[in-house]
Amino acid sequence: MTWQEQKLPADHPPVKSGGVGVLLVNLGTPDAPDTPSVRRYLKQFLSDRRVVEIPALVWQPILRGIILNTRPKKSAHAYSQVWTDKGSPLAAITAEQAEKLQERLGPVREGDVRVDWAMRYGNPSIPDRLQAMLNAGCERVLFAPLYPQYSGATTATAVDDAADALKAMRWQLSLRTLPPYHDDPVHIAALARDIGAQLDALDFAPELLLLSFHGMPQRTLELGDPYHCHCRKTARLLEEALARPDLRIRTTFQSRFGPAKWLEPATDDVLEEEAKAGTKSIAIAAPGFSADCLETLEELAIRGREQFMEAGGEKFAALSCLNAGETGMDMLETLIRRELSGWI
Ligand SMILES: C=CC1=C(C)c2cc3[nH]c(cc4nc(cc5[nH]c(cc1n2)c(C)c5CCC(=O)O)C(CCC(=O)O)=C4C)c(C)c3C=C
Ligand SMILES: [Fe+2]
Ligand SMILES: [Fe+2]
Repeated sequence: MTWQEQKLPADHPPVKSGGVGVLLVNLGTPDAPDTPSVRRYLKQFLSDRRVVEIPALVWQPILRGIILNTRPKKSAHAYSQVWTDKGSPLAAITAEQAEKLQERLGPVREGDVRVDWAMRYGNPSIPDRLQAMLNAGCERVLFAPLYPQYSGATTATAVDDAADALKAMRWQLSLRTLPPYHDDPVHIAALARDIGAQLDALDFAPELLLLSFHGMPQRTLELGDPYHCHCRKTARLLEEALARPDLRIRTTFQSRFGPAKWLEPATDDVLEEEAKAGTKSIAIAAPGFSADCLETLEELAIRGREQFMEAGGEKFAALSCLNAGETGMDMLETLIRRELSGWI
């Protein structure tokens, strides 16, 4: 739909009435853990030129001819292992974060803050939720990609999508974006508190804590993407804030995809290498993810455990992300209120 065709239903509330919106955004997920749904999702995700930086003429035949014929079945199986009665964990947790943030910012009356959530790929889409906010009277929207570390493949493509949605509006919303918060003291303190509490609640004392971040092609670092530096900085500050001199801590990168060289060291390689070198007990945290998802619940908690145990490890714990827990919500509320200053 173009802005010339944009129409509102007859029973619609007045467009724009000074309201403020907050849109929490995450990566996206399939609608169901089955092969056709995963194929649809992967087609949209992996066709994004911010995610796969290979010329379309070269990449699209590989994507359509090979990847979309093989990966969806395998990934659907992985999704089915972590799917919940509220749907995909990533979507369910993001919805809960939005609900809890709404409670903290107050009930929605005209002119008040309206909190919603959207996904960059799949549903609910960013254009759909921005239009819904406009229809509900929001003149100003804080667009909040929930990625602590910035990368072109996550933060920037979400902002691109919002900007494209604005292109279709005659009377645009005013948009602010939440900056990356990888080194924000409020974020580091929340991670240290939450991870510290989870470590203390374990029935064993791990010899090693792995901080596993989602990987990216090494080339993106060479092209100037700050993602790798942001991950390293989060890890360094978190290690300082945890202040556990007896705990060895290592940073790794997970979810390698395709034949290109990705950021190293790879989480799966390190799990195996550590077990073979005699490390018996490990805890693993994923401070690059604001919500648990396939990559933490299946890749780390299920496959990571298998890899470590099969290579000789004995005790393994996958720690949760901040999700919609009190510590995570306190942090999110602080970051969001700060960005809303002057608006509310
Ligand atoms: C947290 C930051 C993320 C970065 C950076 C990122 C880069 C990136 N990812 C792929 C390929 C895949 N990622 C997949 C899942 C996935 N990725 C992130 C986050 C980042 N990705 C999340 C939160 C998720 C989980 C989604 C969910 O539904 O729970 C997948 C899909 C699953 C699968 O088939 O394995 C792929 C594929 C690339 C190529 C990339 C490059 C920059
Ligand atoms: Fe990914
Ligand atoms: Fe993965």
